[in-house]
Amino acid sequence: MRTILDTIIATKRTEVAARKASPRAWPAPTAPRGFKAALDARAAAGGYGLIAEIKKASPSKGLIRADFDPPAHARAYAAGGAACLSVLTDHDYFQGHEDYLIAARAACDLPVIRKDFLIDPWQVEESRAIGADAILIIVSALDDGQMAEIEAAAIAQGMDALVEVHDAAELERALKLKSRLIGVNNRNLKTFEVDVQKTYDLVRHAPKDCTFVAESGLNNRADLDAMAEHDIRCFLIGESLMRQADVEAATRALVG
Ligand SMILES: O=C(O)c1ccccc1NCC(=O)[C@H](O)[C@H](O)COP(=O)(O)O
Repeated sequence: MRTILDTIIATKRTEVAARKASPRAWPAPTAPRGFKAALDARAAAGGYGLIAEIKKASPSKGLIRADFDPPAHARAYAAGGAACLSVLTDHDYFQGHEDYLIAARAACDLPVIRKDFLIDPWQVEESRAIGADAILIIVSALDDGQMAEIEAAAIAQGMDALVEVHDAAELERALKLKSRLIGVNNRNLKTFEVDVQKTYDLVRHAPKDCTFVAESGLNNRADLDAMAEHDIRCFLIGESLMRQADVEAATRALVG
């Protein structure tokens, strides 16, 4: 059965072919900001490493934020205590855009991950060109060879790679890569089902030298405190923050 992830990846292939055929010129980015280092520093200091996501809409929820303002959200996240930003750049399914990442990164000093569906190392170069400090490798969307190529391109650009898994088999494949930044997406990208138990199940299998990020379905400080009891101190949160009227106060309530 064809899943939403299959559909997104098929669309992405067409999109990437068109973009490669007529690439856009971007303003020169500043040097990469250390994405994993920013998370590790917060965790080492006994705090929480929050990757705060700038997310206008999603396939599962439709429009999330009508008064969408990437630079304002970036400033609010930084002032509230986020360690890093995540910016959705996929046009067709998330109403994202590369310009949102450029504007968000220019508005603060935080490292930024480009949240998109990478299927081709060319997209890593494009990600750096728009200023991204890190890229996402979705294990369920790629074979081992594709993952290694995309990771090598990120390393060549001086970027970090967040390697995203959803089950033990994917974690095993992720650990063949060099990156020691592993995200457990509690959302099944094929069904949209969210289960935070995924993080608890998989953290037990992760080597101690990994920075482990719990992603999706996290709503409040109690959710993060419960994870911290299992030594999980880094989080990627989008929807629950983007739905708040006062994004800065909501961020501070999570990690302040
Ligand atoms: O969010 C979705 O509906 C979605 C659907 C298909 C593929 C990916 C999707 N989301 C990407 C993400 O992983 C989340 O944006 C991120 O982890 C934040 O999740 P949340 O805090 O639940 O918004």
